[in-house]
Amino acid sequence: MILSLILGPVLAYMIWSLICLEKNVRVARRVIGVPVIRSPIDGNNIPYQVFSPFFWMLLDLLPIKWSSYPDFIRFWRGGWHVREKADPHVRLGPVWALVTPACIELQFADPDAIMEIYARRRDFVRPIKQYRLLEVYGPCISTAGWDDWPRHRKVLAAPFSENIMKFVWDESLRQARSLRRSWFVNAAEAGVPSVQKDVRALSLNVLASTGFRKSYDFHGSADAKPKSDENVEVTGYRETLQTVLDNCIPLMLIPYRVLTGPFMPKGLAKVGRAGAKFRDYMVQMLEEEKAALKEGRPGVGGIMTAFVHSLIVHEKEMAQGMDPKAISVDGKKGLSQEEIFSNMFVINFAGHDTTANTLAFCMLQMAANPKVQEWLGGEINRVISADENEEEEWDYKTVFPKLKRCTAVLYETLRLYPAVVALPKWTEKKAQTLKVGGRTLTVPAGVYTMAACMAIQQHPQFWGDDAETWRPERWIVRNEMGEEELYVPREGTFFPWSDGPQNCPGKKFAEVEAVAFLACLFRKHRVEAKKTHEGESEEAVRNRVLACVNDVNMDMLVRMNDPDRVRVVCKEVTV
Ligand code: HEM
Repeated sequence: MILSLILGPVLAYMIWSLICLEKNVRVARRVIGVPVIRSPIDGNNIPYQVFSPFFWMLLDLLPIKWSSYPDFIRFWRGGWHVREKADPHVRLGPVWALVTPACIELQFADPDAIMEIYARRRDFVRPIKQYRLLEVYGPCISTAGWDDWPRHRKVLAAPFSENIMKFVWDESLRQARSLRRSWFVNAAEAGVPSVQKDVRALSLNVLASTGFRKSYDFHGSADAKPKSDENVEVTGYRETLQTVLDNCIPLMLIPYRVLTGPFMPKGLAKVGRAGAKFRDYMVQMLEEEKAALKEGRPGVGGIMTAFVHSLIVHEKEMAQGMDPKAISVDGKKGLSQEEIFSNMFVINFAGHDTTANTLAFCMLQMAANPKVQEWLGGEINRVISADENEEEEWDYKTVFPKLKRCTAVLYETLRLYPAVVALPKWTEKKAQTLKVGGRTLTVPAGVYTMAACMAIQQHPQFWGDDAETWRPERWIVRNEMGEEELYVPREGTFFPWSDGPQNCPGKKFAEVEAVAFLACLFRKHRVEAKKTHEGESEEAVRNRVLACVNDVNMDMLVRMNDPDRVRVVCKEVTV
């Protein structure tokens, strides 16, 4: 009796899911007219998200090659983009549909269609319900509807102008110099315990300093530090932010106020307290900045100043009796305190691990490719003269634009390992037509249109037969005067920072930071992977590093499963 009470609804749910799945398949085939891959369960289904890791763990134990599973298993598993890369498009063409019982997702690897989706921003809109998790502290830029989004974007993008790039450059060099010292001196024998942790520390310090004028010295995984105790409460701004970002998934799923409530396991309660503490810090920073501006003092600058200006506008709007829920189409321009806090979280979330993971991928690829290090070192030493030994002397305006090979290394890394595998938009309430190749597709309302970033960036049609190989030299071409220039790929074939108006405002920030980091590290130093045993051949070491850097998953962002299984050693060279 109890069994049938449980099994009955489960069976009914399964039959209902199958009916919905087949209904969606019919729409994809007959209305849109594209090839279909079925996935029996929608990836956003919560019970699926809880139980699926165990299921996949069991499946991984079987001695069966992943590529030999049928499509409906392969594409059912989250993170399939990083495993399949361009293959589904090579097999099925520039557009195909991943169909689940809950939705139809059109996957595009057609440059013109992708650019059209980005350009027609009112027809193909950001599916904000998928971004609601980011509302840890309230409404933010990522969850603002199209009409209201410019109000957030105006405030957020302004401080990322060219004016702060010198600051990003100088701070990145300062941090990179300490990282280099840590790797070269303290990790000389045993190797760097965690490249990933170190580049995360560097990226967080640059962000905290540039964005929020909170300056910290670099502390690497090889540097001596006080014994940490899991039970010790985090208190400083940096540690609090680090705890918040390290635990952003529980914080996104469970409000921090609930996490700090009674009966919570110790670990989660600590995360909740960090969430609350980070809000206190934001209140304090905002109050201090407000006071400074009111007293006619200059304020700290950076994004805090922009936020305070927007808060002052908001307070005036409220004093005029404006509806706090009104959106910018009704004339509202300021940001409320909650919106500011939420956007501060988003900037930290969007700007930290994206950059840090990219640098980690970069480092391991460099360790596997000593010739690229020489090639890079050649450029750095040509651009920076032999007597400019102090990084403080490296002028952003004259040096940064000349470091084309450093930029090439960054672009090539983002080509193979973009932080976000596919950028979602959807038709929401209205059907749209869209040209793909020689055809015009009718895309019904409520259908997702994914710009398949990872697929098109590794598609042999656009990147050649070695599309899956990390080869930064592909980004360098020569102009008529024989000078090196950056290759400009066809529009819609390279967009790790997304494209169109809702692209990443931190693009230049990330470029300046990465180039400064590479220039500082590879001017007089080289990295190599530490051998696991005396007789390990160079080829075996290289294969081990490549296996590590290509063992990737999609856990909010693209990242390596276990980057610390390779230890890197940093050596000085004579140039
Ligand atoms: C290599 C580094 C980075 C990569 C690959 C990257 C990538 C992206 C992508 C793909 C988006 C669009 C997301 C979407 O539409 O779903 C985005 C948005 C965003 N990024 Fe970045 N990002 C990087 C660094 C940064 C940095 C350093 C900052 C700030 C300091 C930043 C701030 C933002 C913000 C605020 C948004 C939301 C923009 C909006 O909704 O209008 N990003 N980023």
